[in-house]
Amino acid sequence: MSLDRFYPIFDSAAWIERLVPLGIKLVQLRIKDADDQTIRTEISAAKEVCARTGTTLVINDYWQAAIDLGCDWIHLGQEDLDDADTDAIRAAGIKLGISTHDRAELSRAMALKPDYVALGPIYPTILKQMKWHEQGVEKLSKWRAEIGDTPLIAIGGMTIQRAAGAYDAGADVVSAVTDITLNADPEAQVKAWLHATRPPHSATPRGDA
Ligand SMILES: Cc1ncc(COP(=O)(O)OP(=O)(O)O)c(N)n1
Ligand SMILES: Cc1nc(C(=O)O)sc1CCOP(=O)(O)O
Ligand SMILES: [Mg+2]
Repeated sequence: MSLDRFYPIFDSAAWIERLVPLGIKLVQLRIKDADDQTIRTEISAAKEVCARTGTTLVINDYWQAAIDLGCDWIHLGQEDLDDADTDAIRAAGIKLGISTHDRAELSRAMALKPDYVALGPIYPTILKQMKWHEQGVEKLSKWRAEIGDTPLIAIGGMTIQRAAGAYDAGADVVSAVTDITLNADPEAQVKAWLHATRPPHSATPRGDA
């Protein structure tokens, strides 16, 4: 399995409808504070867009709705794991990504054989209050050395300029929220991310048929 190197996170199906068709191939729906019916409506709408565009959709937190609605991927943090039925997630054939911030969390995550591990916040984030301030890219290299082939996601304060350093340190994928959603031109910013994170197409030399 290979994940796209660019992994934006949005808080509504409307954002997904707006930006995923630009070429995003891996996306997370991360909704906070909504009722169950709203969550399910949003997941269904996001799923429809992603089916159309061939994009891998990851559902944050709402594992039961994700199972019920036939989703392929779930992301859970450490607190989410306290309440989640990971056996039911696995029995439904759903892939699981897990957040980690320190070694104890990494051990707990790896025991669940995750389909990816996220480490953050690599840089300070303005999205949410966290007890961790800034982990630094060096910690990505430590995680890389410990998790074998498990895909590693860098998250927290990531920008296009910072992405190369995260990949160089061992991240497979870079995730971003506010660098896109708070940008004055989110469409242009997504295109810039796609350009920066996709391997260049093999160019046909001019004059060749
Ligand atoms: C790719 C990715 N990494 C980390 C998180 C954070 O998950 P969690 O710690 O459960 O916090 P919330 O996002 O639920 O506030 C994530 N969502 N995605
Ligand atoms: C949702 C989330 N989880 C993090 C973690 O470290 O687990 S950091 C983060 C916020 C990422 O947003 P931005 O790209 O705007 O900094
Ligand atoms: Mg969570």
